Amino acid sequence: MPKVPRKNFYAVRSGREGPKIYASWDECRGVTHGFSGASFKGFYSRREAEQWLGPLVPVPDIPHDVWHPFRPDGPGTSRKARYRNRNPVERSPYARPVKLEPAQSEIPEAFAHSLWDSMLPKAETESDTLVTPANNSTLPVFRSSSPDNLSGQSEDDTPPEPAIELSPEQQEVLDAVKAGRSIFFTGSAGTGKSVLLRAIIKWCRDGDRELAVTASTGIAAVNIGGSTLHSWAGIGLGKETAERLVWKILGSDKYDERREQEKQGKPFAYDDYDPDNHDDPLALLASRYSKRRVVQRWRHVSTLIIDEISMIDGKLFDKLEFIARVLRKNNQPFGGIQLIVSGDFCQLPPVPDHENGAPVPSTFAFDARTWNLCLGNIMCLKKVFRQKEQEFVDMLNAMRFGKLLPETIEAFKKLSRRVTYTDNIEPTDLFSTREEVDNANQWRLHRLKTDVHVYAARDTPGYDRNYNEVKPDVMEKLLDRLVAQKSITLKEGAQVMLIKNLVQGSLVNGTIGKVVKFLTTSEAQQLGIKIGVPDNESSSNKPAIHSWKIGRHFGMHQPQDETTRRERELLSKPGLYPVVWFNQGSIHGGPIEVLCVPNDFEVNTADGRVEARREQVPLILAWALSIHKSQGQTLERVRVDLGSIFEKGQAYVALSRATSMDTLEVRNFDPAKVIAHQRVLEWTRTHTDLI
Ligand SMILES: Nc1ncnc2c1ncn2[C@@H]1O[C@H](COP(=O)(O)OP(=O)(O)OP(=O)(O)O)[C@@H](O)[C@H]1O
Repeated sequence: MPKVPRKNFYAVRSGREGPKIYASWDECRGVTHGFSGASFKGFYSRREAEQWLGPLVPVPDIPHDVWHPFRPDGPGTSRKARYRNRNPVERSPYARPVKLEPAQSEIPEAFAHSLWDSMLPKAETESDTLVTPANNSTLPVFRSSSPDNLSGQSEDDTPPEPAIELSPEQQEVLDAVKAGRSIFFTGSAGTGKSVLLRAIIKWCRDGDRELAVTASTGIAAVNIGGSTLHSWAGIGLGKETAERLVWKILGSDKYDERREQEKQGKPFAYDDYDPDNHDDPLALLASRYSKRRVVQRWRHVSTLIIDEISMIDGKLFDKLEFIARVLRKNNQPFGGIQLIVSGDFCQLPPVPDHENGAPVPSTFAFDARTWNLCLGNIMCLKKVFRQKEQEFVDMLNAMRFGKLLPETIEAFKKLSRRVTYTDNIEPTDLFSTREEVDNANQWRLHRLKTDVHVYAARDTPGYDRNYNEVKPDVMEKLLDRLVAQKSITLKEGAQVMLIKNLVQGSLVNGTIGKVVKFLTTSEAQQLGIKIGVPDNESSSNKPAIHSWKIGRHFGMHQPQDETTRRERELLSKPGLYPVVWFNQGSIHGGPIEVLCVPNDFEVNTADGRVEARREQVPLILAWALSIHKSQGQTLERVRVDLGSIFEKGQAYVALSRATSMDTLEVRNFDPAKVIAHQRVLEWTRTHTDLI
């Protein structure tokens, strides 16, 4: 008899917990059985379930100004009620027992002892107490039921990306991820690491993984729609010892108390801590002081993404590895979490720490004691997409490893000539300090004698991972990570850079253009000028807002009505917006004029929830840009003055933004500024396949 496929997803339109998708019939039954008016249906894939559920989720019809678009409820709702309305899976671990997989709950006694031992100072030298998994089959296996449609219309949180087919080597990495392997993938600048990472994130989210998306810095995190690693891990600055960090997460008062008992000769048993057992007075004590949500997310996550690993210190990597094992009660490397780590160690290094005012040399993540244990699989992307000329690719590669031959130095020096363009768009100057960037841009803006138009952002707080509304000062700090500015002054003739993919992927983030006039949306429509929409679903020339992720993460969807309401709202905005003329970078070729209306920019938690949102025109002044902000960008026309470079890897990051030697100007080329980090060179020598 043919086998009938099992339905894995149950969408509930009306049940005790509101509209929601469940992964088992038992859960679905639990919220619908005996519930008057219950409505539910089983599906073979999550996508089908979402489609069935999506349009019917009610959203209050409250004017935009008084309703936070990404808030799960309206204003005036009590915090308690908001908390109650949320997805119960995301409530405190104490609301519902946290189930550990058998392999995680059964921690051998020897491990409990070795764990406590390892928390004593001498443990610094006891790296071999770790247990390596016998094979990768013990790692979790994905439960995705979705097709691997990477080029289709995206419903996820990542910015709309023009359809890109993964290369065979990128696909190989994705396959390794699908097989549940922990991997570190690297490659020189422009080999498509970010493109691949977005494909991985999409794949994981289409499935049902507990995914955390993080990066070493705020800007890098924003680029992939995640949070910083520090913030996800709940470790603050992470300066304390690993043990201290664990106890901070679990409740420092308990830690102090336990230390006191230790001094009095009372034996310590790790398993004393059981946050699920409220009959245990110690558990109650711990739960009162512990960061419950931090514990919960460490225990629930199955896949952790860390981007721009080059800026993570090796000591921090070890601390996180330790925290993972302890909090998950799982002695596999990194507590059995599947790690997906990406970056290029030849780019920016970790920011050095300071002790008593003096810098403490930082270490690289590959120097971590547990690095090899956690990331045995290193994969390298070799095909460079950003630059097409092999000669340029070779020059950049030589620079990457600080191996400049006299002829390469000569070739770079030849790039000091001035490049002129007939379309009046100048190259972007890359500087190493923010001050240089601001001065250069303001000076150029000042020289324009046209009318001034100031655009102030509309900032809205979201919710932190504890479901508290983000406070204004915290919101400010979070939004500071965005490339979109709080206020931007524009004039006719200003050179600008697009900071969002617009108009169905025909204009990409990083495209440089010039402001040619200012119009209202209706004037632009009458003149047939395209309106810059980030949406991937609008086929007409109308602004629309891409799906609001908070809705999705609270089990709600952006209803059609809401999208049209936002469209209407934008179209009826009385203000004047900049019309920008773009020549380069238009994928469909040819110049294009676009009315740049405000777009949404978001700062997310690692699980994709919106913490803060900024509505701003998707432009920044682009006569000059900082090297730090240019990381990850592809720029058509670049001018770099290497005279102001101070950090190893900075020159490489700056020059590798360019797509072609023809459009790259290099001032003050000095081979002494092009040094690769000695430690990185030593490490790559032991990984010759990475060169
Ligand atoms: N498979 C692919 N096919 C075509 N183009 C691609 C592919 N992968 C990446 N690209 C293009 O190559 C360019 C560089 O990609 P990406 O920014 O992902 O590289 P990266 O390795 O992250 O670079 P960096 O280290 O400098 O941040 C982008 O313009 C991207 O669209």
